[in-house]
Amino acid sequence: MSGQTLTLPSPAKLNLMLHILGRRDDGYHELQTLFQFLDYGDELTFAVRDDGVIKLHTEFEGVPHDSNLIVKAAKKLQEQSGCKLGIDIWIDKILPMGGGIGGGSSNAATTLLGLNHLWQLGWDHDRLAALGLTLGADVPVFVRGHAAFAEGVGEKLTPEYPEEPWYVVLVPQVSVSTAEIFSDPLLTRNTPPIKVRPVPKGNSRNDCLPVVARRYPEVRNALNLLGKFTEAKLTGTGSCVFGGFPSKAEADKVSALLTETLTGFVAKGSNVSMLHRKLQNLL
Ligand SMILES: C[C@](O)(CO)[C@H](O)COP(=O)(O)OP(=O)(O)OC[C@H]1O[C@@H](n2ccc(N)nc2=O)[C@H](O)[C@@H]1O
Ligand SMILES: Nc1ncnc2c1ncn2[C@@H]1O[C@H](COP(=O)(O)OP(=O)(O)OP(=O)(O)O)[C@@H](O)[C@H]1O
Repeated sequence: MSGQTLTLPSPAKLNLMLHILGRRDDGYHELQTLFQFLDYGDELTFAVRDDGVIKLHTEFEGVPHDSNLIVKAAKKLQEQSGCKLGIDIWIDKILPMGGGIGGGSSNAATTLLGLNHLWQLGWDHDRLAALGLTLGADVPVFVRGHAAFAEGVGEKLTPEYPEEPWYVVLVPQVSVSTAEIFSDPLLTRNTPPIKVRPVPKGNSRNDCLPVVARRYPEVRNALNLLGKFTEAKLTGTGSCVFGGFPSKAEADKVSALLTETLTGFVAKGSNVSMLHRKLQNLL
């Protein structure tokens, strides 16, 4: 088995809406959010080693090896499964960090699913998602791989089927700290829960937006510029801003205009993660 390799995608996510219902005793916030994937993301390559060593070969600026969510995910899975094998990992990183598009959580989920396959552990998605939740609130949705309405801190997932438009995603050159936004005294924390599914139209608000826009002029600017063409929204706690278009041609046209001064990309929304589409083809 040593030397066996596998390359897998690690897609981004968007929060199509995000409501904050309240704060729990442990400081975490109760949310309702709608997750959808993008056909756009990083790519991880894994090669099995027989000596038990876990090694990420790609360096991340500002993230020490053992703090990387890829390494943390691999170590937890190895510990909890008792697997004696190790892994070499490389990543082609294109997702911005701290952008609210879930890059770190997605990388962790791709690692869990990739190693489950290569190490032949036979864990089901429930077990992998439970382990994933200990790494971050957004990991379970990436493990399950279907667009979903999420409740709790993001772990209670119900599959959803939103439209799959083409998105223009703008990437303001600032990294937003999720903890900082959730601790802002001005954050709205009392939105009443939505009780019907699918999420009724008119509920596309992100409760984090006013606080993020107030603190980060770069995000405000991106919202204003994209807002000239379509409803411009914030994903997660930002910094990324997105808007949907019915065709790739329209998204490309707007992106070409805006990316003269801002960084951004165009990607298709997808209710089935490209990671799961690839894994399906392997089986
Ligand atoms: C905002 C979202 O991106 C929506 O998808 C996620 O809920 C954030 O998930 P994440 O980046 O994985 O966040 P974590 O690493 O779990 O949490 C970072 C910090 O944000 C705060 N936090 C996060 C999630 C949550 N539901 N309530 C919180 O109060 C906590 O202070 C926490 O210490
Ligand atoms: N593999 C990884 N990829 C990206 N960030 C990582 C990784 N491992 C650890 N991190 C740390 O996690 C932080 C958040 O990264 P991430 O890209 O997931 O942010 P995000 O897109 O804002 O996430 P979310 O949408 O879940 O809030 C980074 O600033 C970095 O310090």
